Amino acid sequence: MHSTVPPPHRDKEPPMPDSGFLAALHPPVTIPGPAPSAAPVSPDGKPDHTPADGSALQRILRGPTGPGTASVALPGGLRPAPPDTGAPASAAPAEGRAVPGLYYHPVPEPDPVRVEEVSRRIKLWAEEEVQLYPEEWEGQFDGFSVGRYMVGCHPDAPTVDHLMLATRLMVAENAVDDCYCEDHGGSPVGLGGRLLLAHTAIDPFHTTAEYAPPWRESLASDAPRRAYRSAMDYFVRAAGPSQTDRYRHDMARLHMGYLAEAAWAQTGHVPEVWEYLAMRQFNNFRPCPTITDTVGGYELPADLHARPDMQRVIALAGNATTIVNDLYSYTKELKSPGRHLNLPVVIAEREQLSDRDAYLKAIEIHNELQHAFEAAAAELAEACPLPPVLRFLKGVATWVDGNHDWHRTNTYRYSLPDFW
Ligand SMILES: CC(C)=CCC/C(C)=C(\C)COP(=O)(O)OP(=O)(O)O
Ligand SMILES: [Mg+2]
Repeated sequence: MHSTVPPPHRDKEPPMPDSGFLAALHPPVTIPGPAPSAAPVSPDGKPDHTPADGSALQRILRGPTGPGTASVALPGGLRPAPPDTGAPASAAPAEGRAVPGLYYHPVPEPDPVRVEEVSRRIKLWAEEEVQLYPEEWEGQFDGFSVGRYMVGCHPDAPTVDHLMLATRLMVAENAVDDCYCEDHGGSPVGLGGRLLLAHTAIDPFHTTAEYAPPWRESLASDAPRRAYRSAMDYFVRAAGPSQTDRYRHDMARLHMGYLAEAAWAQTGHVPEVWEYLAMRQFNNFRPCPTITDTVGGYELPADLHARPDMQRVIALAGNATTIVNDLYSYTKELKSPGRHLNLPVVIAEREQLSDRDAYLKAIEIHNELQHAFEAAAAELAEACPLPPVLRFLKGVATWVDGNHDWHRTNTYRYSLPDFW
């Protein structure tokens, strides 16, 4: 039985905020756990990118930091909604070391009450509703910590039902990646056909009476399709038509990225660095931050989403978050069978750098993308200070920070190379 999430496009818009709208976006938070073994240094000896430094534009985006600013209120409507699971709780800080020299923003520990509830519900969904995995994969499902991930990325979700929209989609997206493309039986061979048929679970096939029934049956025929269909079914009920269309478009982008990666794997081609980065703009987390408004219970109208400056902000945010994955999953991917492309590997091969220097260059590329995202978001906020635009920008920035924190703290899945 589906839980009811009110359609976000019916929600009242938040009132117009003042010019300091992004104040308190990144209140001061100290990263717990062991300190880096050496002070972060950039490869070329330039000043390090610490969470505290930044340009005027970045300061607009980040808001004030320092003593007394943690409680700076967001203007009405931008304040995160209180959790529906009782009083906000605090959790012990999680372990995990940040990549030295990475430019990122620490986040507050995700609400543990919500994390527990989302984790409970997502496991029920995976096991009872979509039969996602055989028993022997349960440890990996738990180790993925998707509840912590989504609660950290969507602190403004009004209810746990809203959080579940993002959590189901995240699990389904990873099921397709694992089972069709990568670790759990995936292969580049024949990927296009599998992906296209799975895509019809999120973007329905409209056909004749004769051919509709076998298509409908096919949607239950493997775990990735069951997961896509069910997660999308919940999402469509909560989202407006343009939000649904936006998600389908982003997923088509993602599938195109998977196909380019697979084609290169099949032929053993190592792309140039810019070509790799272009592929990774599609094989990318983009579909996750772009549902921030649906998960937040409001809607960024289609014409504002389509603006070229908004598209640039979204692309840069997606690219920064995805290179974060390349950095944290580097050692995991080195251990995987065959050559798994990621940014440090491609730089080392194409630019004839040592593994360490290539990794350090990848950090610099990430940092430039993250700074460019923040600058573009701040410019857009100034050019178009409409409430849903401001809230959406804040939601995307929060997703970027939460994504970094999940990678940093997911020591079950990721470990850093020994370069420092
Ligand atoms: C959640 C989502 C939209 C995923 C799509 C693509 C994807 C799995 C990533 C961007 C993560 O990269 P990667 O496949 O390298 O993941 P791991 O390093 O195996 O965690
Ligand atoms: Mg990776």
